[in-house]
Amino acid sequence: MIDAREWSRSDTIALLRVPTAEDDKYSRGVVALRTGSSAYPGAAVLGVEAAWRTGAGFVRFVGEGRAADAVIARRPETVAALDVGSTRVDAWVIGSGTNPVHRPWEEERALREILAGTAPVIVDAGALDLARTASAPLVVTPHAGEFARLRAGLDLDPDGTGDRADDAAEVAAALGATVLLKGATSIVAAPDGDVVAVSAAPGWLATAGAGDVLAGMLGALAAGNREARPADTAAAAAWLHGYAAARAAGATGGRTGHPIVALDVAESIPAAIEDLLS
Ligand SMILES: NC(=O)C1=CN([C@@H]2O[C@H](COP(=O)(O)OP(=O)(O)OC[C@H]3O[C@@H](n4cnc5c(N)ncnc54)[C@H](O)[C@@H]3O)[C@@H](O)[C@H]2O)[C@@H](O)CC1
Ligand SMILES: Nc1ncnc2c1ncn2[C@@H]1O[C@H](COP(=O)(O)OP(=O)(O)O)[C@@H](O)[C@H]1O
Repeated sequence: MIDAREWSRSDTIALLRVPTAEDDKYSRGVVALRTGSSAYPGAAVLGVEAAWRTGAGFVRFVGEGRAADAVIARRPETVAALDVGSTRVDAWVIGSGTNPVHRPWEEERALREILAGTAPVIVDAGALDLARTASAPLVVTPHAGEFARLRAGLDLDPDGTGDRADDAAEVAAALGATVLLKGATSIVAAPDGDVVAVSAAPGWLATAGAGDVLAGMLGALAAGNREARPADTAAAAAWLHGYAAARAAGATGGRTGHPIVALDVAESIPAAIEDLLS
């Protein structure tokens, strides 16, 4: 049984970067999201909002129709187009708000190209089935239901051993990728066998769209920390996500707090970062 180390507030602070006079919008990290669909346009909005709020210097959105319109209506700072061409991308986020059963072939081709690239890719929800085809550095972000499907796709027992750290480490080794297994305590397993546990979140965070916010945050942290280990970036994103949720819910300092929605978490990220940096 793997003994997962608990990820801490100070571990998270080490991954937060204050922009300097030498920075520009590109050096702060360019995130591109290919997320959302006409069925789930909100997931695209949540991820884009979270990426900006986590401190990305530039956020691109790839897509059209309802999702792109919703993204631009909420965040006009975002550059939306049908592809990124040869422009710089430091990290990708794919899959949130998509359903693999209804994936058009053009979408599949575009996702496979991203997964064959060199920029790190955060693979969520409806793109998880493509993770095993990737050569790019990956962080996969399944919840428990998606994790069981991911295991089945790798010819592993979907139920695993019941020990989440062991099971996540097995998937990380099989994929050669970092696994962020979400839950009340999230587990981050690196392909080298290192495993940490992240438990900063209040139960109020168990709300639809919270995972879409996490994916956008992780994209921004990965884009801004290109030298960091993907597992450290993933754990820092999960910790900050939980802390931003606790702050949004008023569940800090021993208080019980109150219900929140996923967008509240994204909106609370800047103040959460300020707390950590002060
Ligand atoms: N506003 C939006 O546009 C939203 C879009 N979303 C998108 O909706 C799509 C479907 O996501 P779902 O997660 O609902 O559906 P899934 O189809 O991935 O799985 C849901 C099924 O998995 C089971 N399950 C087991 N453990 C679970 C766990 N820990 N968390 C969640 N389900 C668990 C559930 O009982 C349920 O039957 C994804 O693309 C997702 O990104 C959701 O994020 C919700 C918000
Ligand atoms: N009981 C809980 N306590 C704290 N955080 C939770 C709890 N249950 C789920 N979470 C967190 O909430 C988020 C839910 O993400 P996910 O299941 O992907 O939702 P969605 O697909 O609707 O965005 C994850 O970050 C997970 O770690």
